[in-house]
Amino acid sequence: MHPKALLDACADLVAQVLRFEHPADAVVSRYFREHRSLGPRERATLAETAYAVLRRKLLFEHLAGSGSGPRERRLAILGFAGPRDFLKSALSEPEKAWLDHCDGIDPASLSERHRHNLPEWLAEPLKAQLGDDFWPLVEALNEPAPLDLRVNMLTDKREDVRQELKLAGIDARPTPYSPWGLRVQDKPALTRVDAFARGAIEVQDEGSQLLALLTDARRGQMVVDFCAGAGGKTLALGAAMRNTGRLYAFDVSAHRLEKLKPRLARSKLSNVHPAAIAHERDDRIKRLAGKIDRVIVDAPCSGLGTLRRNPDLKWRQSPQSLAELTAKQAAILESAARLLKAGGRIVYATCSLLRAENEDIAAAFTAGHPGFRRLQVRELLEAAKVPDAASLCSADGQDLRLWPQRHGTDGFYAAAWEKVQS
Ligand SMILES: C[S@@+](CC[C@H](N)C(=O)[O-])C[C@H]1O[C@@H](n2cnc3c(N)ncnc32)[C@H](O)[C@@H]1O
Repeated sequence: MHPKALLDACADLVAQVLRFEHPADAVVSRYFREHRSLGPRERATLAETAYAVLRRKLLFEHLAGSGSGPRERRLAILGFAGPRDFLKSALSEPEKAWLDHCDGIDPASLSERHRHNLPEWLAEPLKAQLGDDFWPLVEALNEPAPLDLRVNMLTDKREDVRQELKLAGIDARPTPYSPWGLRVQDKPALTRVDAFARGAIEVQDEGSQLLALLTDARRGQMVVDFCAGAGGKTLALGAAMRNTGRLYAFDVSAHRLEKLKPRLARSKLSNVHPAAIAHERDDRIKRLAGKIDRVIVDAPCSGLGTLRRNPDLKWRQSPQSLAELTAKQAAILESAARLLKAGGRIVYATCSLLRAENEDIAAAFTAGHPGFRRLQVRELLEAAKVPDAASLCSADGQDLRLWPQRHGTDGFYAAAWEKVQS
């Protein structure tokens, strides 16, 4: 494609994602469907340019205050994810001069908001929470996320799969913490790999794998994945149960549960029972009250721990949407806890970075439920033989706290309780 045409296409896509009517990945996929002739390299440039603009939106909007031409074009020039000389061959002389001027700006001279590119309602609590670690987080959120795989331990061994992938030309290393994980360099087309087709691997962030490990679902148990979605954790739990017992995969979204079906078929699991529920107080939940050994609540959340992959989330959330989410999270945890039998374990987890969705929800649950004993996540991870467990937890060892800048995973939180009385 001619550089000018590619830059025009980038500006077009940038305009579409910045409307924030739909998640950025859906907008990009739709754009590719509507422009089938685009090659793989052009697609990569388009997607990465749109994501670069979403990541550095505040800075780029500030810089785009100067220059000329349509605003989206200026933003696409600033975020263009391709060689500089290729880009410059698409620019007019004034645009080249403007880009050189922007390139020459000393980052240290920029205001804080133009350096962190976060909305204030998000930057403020993160600064308060992280102190000196705030800026490393900002850097980490601008890095691409690695591609992690979970090996299906029901059917395969991690090292065998690693060797198999190597023969297929894919370099994978064991993940540092999850005993089930492999981290892959680059972004290979996995669907063409036999290990994927036969269900030996699934794409799953290492942090997500640790949440399933923490749940410690065992052979023959009754287990509920309360917010199963497309079943990432369900599949990990089912394999940990060695395809025995009964694993309910609930979600209010039948559409998301539908996406679990092909994954389930590949996984060889037959102990999983997906069911759409109307809401967290559905009759199905009431019928199972007091009968369940393990519950995981992978709660609907702001998703801000996944900003490396979904940078649009910081612009699509607001203090108001956050308040709605925290009320929902508390209600779901409350209902899910009723499922447990005495001695059972419940894990509450999110992929949010914010205390409001994490520690605050867990503290309120503990305070309101004397029949539940808070478990030390560090001890649970150690029991699951996760290396360096203390480094994955809050200072007191109580909660799981995964951060992109510290652990290379998405941001995750988890707390766990045991039911001590019926
Ligand atoms: C973080 S996602 C789950 C991701 C999934 N566990 C996985 O590993 O792929 C949260 C899910 O909660 C579901 N959800 C929202 N409200 C719910 C409710 N009241 N009861 C159960 N699930 C709910 C959403 O539909 C969404 O699929």
